Amino acid sequence: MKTIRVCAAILENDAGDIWCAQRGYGAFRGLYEFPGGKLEPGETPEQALVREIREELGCGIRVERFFMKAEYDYPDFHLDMDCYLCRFAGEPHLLEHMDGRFMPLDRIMELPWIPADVQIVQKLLRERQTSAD
Ligand SMILES: Nc1nc2c([nH]c(=O)n2[C@H]2C[C@H](O)[C@@H](COP(=O)(O)OP(=O)(O)OP(=O)(O)O)O2)c(=O)[nH]1
Repeated sequence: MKTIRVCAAILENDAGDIWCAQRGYGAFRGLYEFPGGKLEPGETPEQALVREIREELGCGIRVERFFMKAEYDYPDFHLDMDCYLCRFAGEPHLLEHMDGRFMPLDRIMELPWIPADVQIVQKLLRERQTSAD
C-alpha cells in the first residue's frame, strides 16, 4: 500500500484553545482536521506546514515543537503525518475550510474528526491532564 507523508499544525492560542478546521472538499468533507497537507519533494515537514497554512489560511505561523507522528491505515493508503504545535503569526482566513475556530481542548472531542486525528486529540487531552496534576 502506498504511504502518503503529510504534515499538520496543532495551532494553540494564549488561552490554550485549539484551532479546529472543517474540511471543505474531498472524501473527508465536513470532518474536522488540523490544517496541513502533503509534503512536496525536497520539503521538510516544517517548510510544508508554513506553505500549506499560507495557502489554506492566508497567514504565517510559528512552528514551536514536534508533537507526534500519527499513522493510520485508510483503505487506499497508509497515512504518515507529522504533527507540530504551532502559533498563528497573523490573522487566519478561511480560504479552503468550511469552518475554522479556536475551541477549548476539553470540548474538541465533541466534533467529528477525521479518523486518524482521534489519536492526536486523545494525546493532547492526556498531556494537558498530566500537566494539570
Ligand atoms: N491536512 C490534514 N490531512 C489529514 C489530517 N488527517 C488525515 O487523515 N489527513 C489526510 C487527509 C488527506 O488524505 C491527506 C492530506 O491531504 P490534503 O488534501 O490535506 O493535502 P494537500 O492539500 O497537499 O492535497 P491536495 O488536496 O492538493 O491533493 O491526509 C489532518 O489532520 N490534516
